[in-house]
Amino acid sequence: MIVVFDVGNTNIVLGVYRGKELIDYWRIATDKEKTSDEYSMVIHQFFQYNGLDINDVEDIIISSVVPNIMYSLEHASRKLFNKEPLIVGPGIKTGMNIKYDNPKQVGADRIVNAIAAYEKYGGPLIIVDFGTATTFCAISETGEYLGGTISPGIKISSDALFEKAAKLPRVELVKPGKVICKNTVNSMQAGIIYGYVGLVEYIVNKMKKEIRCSSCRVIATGGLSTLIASETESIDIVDKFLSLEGLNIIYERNKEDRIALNNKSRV
Ligand SMILES: Nc1ncnc2c1ncn2[C@@H]1O[C@H](COP(=O)(O)OP(=O)(O)O)[C@@H](O)[C@H]1O
Ligand SMILES: CC(C)(COP(=O)(O)O)[C@@H](O)C(=O)NCCC(=O)O
Ligand SMILES: [K+]
Repeated sequence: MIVVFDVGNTNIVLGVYRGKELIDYWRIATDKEKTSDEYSMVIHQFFQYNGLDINDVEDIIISSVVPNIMYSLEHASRKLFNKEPLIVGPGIKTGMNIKYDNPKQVGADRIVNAIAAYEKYGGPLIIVDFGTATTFCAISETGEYLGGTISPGIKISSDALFEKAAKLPRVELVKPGKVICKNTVNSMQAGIIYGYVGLVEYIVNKMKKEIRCSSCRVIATGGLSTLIASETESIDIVDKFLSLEGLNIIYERNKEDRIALNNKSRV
C-alpha cells in the first residue's frame, strides 16, 4: 500500500493506493496550527475506521504548496509509518520537462496534475484546478509543461466581497439561474459564479490560441470544479482524482531509486 498526500492551501487530500487502484481517500482541512501528533492521530483514525492496517504501508509520497505545514506532516508520517516520506520537488523523477523561467517555482500540485492528465488523456491539453486559487496549465503534445495562469479562487473571491464590503453577506456558492438579480445574495452569487464562467471561457480560448490547438482537451479538477464545469462548454472532463493519480504515477517513477536507497541505508 502507498499513501499519497496532496497538500493544498484549503485541504489536504490523502489517498491510499494498492498498485493502480485507489482504495480509499479522505479530505482534512489544512491547518497550520495542527501539531504532528494531531495529524498522526487523524490519519491513524482514518486507517482504523476503514479497516486498513498502518503496517501495510510500504511508502509515502507528499506534494505540498504549503511549506510551513511540512514540518508537522513529515514528522507525523515518520512517527506513524516509521518511514521518510518522498516529497515532490527538485531531485525527484517526474518525467516532465518544465518550461517555466524557474522550474522550481511552479506549484507541485500543478506538476502532479499535469503528469496524471498527460498520462491519461495525452497532449496537447489544458488543466484547470479550482482550488484556493484557480490555476490553468497548458501541456504540449509531447508532454512538456508550458506554463499557465493563476487567478483568485472562487471561494476566496466571494469571501473577499464579504470581508471588504460592509453591507455584503457571506453567500453560499449556488447558481441563481440569471444575471438580472433582485436581491443582494443572488446578485453576489451571479457575479461570482457567472463572472467566473466568463473568466474560464476567456482564458481557455486564449490558451488554445497560444498553443495553436482549438480542439485540445480541457480537464477540470479541484473542490469547486463541478460548479463551473456544469455551466460551460469550455470544460470537457471533470477529473476529481487527478492529483492523487499523479502522485501515484510519480511514486512509481521513483520507486526503484527509493527501494535501492532504503536497502543501502540498511547495510
Ligand atoms: N467535495 C467538495 N465539494 C464542494 N466544495 C468543495 C469540496 N472540496 C473542496 N471544496 C471547496 O473548494 C475549494 C477548494 O478546495 P480544494 O480543491 O480542496 O483547494 P486546495 O487544493 O487549494 O486545498 C474550497 O473552498 C473548498 O471549501
Ligand atoms: C497557485 C497555487 C497557490 C495553487 O494552490 P491551491 O489553490 O491548490 O492551494 C500553488 O500552485 C502555488 O503556490 N504555486 C506556486 C506558484 C506557481 O505555480 O507559479
Ligand atoms: K490543489
